[in-house]
Amino acid sequence: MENTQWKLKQHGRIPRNNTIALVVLDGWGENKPDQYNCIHVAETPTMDKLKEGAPEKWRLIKAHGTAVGLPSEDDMGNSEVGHNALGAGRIFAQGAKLVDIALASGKIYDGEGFKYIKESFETGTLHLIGLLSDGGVHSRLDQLQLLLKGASERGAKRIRVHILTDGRDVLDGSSVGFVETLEKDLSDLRAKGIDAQIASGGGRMYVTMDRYENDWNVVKRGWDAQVLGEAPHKFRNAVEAVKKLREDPKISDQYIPPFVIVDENDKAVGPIVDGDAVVTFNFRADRMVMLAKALEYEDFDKFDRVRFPKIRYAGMLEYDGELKLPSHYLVSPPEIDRTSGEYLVHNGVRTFACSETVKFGHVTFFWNGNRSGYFNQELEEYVEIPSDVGITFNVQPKMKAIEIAERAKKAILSRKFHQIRVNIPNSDMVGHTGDIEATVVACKAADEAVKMIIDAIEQVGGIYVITADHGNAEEMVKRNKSGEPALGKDGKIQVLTSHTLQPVPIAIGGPGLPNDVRLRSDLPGAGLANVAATVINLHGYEAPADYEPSLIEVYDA
Ligand SMILES: O=C(O)[C@H](O)COP(=O)(O)O
Ligand SMILES: [Mn+2]
Ligand SMILES: [Mn+2]
Repeated sequence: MENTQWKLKQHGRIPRNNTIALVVLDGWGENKPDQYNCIHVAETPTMDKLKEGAPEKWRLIKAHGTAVGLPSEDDMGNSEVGHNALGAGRIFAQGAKLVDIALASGKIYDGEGFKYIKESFETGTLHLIGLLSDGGVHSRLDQLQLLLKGASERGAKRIRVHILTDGRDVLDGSSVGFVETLEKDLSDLRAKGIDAQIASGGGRMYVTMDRYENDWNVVKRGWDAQVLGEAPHKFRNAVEAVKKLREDPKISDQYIPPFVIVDENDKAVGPIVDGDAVVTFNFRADRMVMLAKALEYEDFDKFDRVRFPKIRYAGMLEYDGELKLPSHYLVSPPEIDRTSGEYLVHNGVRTFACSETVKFGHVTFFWNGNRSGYFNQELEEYVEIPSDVGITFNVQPKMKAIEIAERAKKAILSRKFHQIRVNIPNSDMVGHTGDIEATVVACKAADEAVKMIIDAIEQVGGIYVITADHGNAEEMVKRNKSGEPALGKDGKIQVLTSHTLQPVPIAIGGPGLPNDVRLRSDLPGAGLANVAATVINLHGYEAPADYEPSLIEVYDA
């Protein structure tokens, strides 16, 4: 930005050059203590001790709904909006909301992206690929429904939907209902003379929606079904497919194997071919970037695409502002500018960021406003620890927490960096599996990682800031209105695999924290966006004037 005053004013009362560890516990919310709160059940002495510092050194902040730019207070937080807010220090209307607005006003159809794909409607098929649920984290069913209606009213004559079943942002087993709803909509379209069908499907974690290049096989499985029309399972309709494949007790919605829908001659009904249009209807970037690359890049060596159809492709949003990927999109993404990371490099603050693959982009890409790469490689180092591949994380609930903490410790002790920023993934990634016992182990491992980092900070006389991006492991059961566990049709509790609406803790401390610094007692509505100004202050600078207010104050002792 041309006129940005990058130089930050020095904070009058807090010195510069502190070593600050900034830890984001992924999916770690605050909730009442009971057996479904895995954080409570787990041994977490480090986090428990931090809480004892309340309210001067520990408080809760909002991590869901409008506090992080989501459409409503019913929207649970997620990593994208959470890390965006943490890094950018302001609240931006997020993808979910921007798409709602564009659909409601009809502006989505006047944009460059829609005009571009529309050119294929006369002779080609419109393919819609994305996550089929109302989770509101990556996509929303009602947005898909509006898009189907809007496209068909504007000339799409042949439509194929390639579904990815959820069970991660919504209850496991809910996929059947979503597919039934979509089938009904498509049959209504058929009654109007539009040739509309589901063409392929698969569970989001096994088909297509990998992230940060952890496992290209996931994308390949999707490619084979969506583009080539090939899959190990063939069905005549998608409701039957999902029901049948779920009969295997090992298969959950997230992991449904790839299937294609075939006609009476056993031929796939909707491979993607030259001249077609494709829209990936997820608004969230991380789990669409890999498919976007496969659909768009001429040069591509991640797997053998066999065929690379000449298509008109648009994303629901632009997924990566730096890579300009995809080149065409239906809705412009939030313009998250002037993030704290960018300010800090302009002021000579040296940063180290680290997580394992599945969360690496959270503390880099999302943190920096959905921007890949460094601001200034001289001053920043980003380290990715390879995640385990091909397993569900309840099998290895400790994940790479200790390795991440080791790297952070090394970075802290090296005294080369002012900010050491990490994401500890366990409570989130294992919480999503719905395995309560494994999630308890995960929370314990995360707590141990925090301890290692705090110990290192003690050694160098630094400061720590421990927080989280949204809830998950603190609530592992769906509840009825009176707060009791809700029972499913089978009389069993319904395990909650998704995030929650709960607030998250923030704790500050360490020998470098000046004695006269404490958390303010006002700002009851504060959320994740207030963390950036807090951290900038702890680095010894005033935060930019338009950042959400800092959570700390210096008082006269
Ligand atoms: O993508 C996922 O894994 C979930 O939909 C959301 O989890 P995250 O927001 O913590 O990444
Ligand atoms: Mn998260
Ligand atoms: Mn999550």
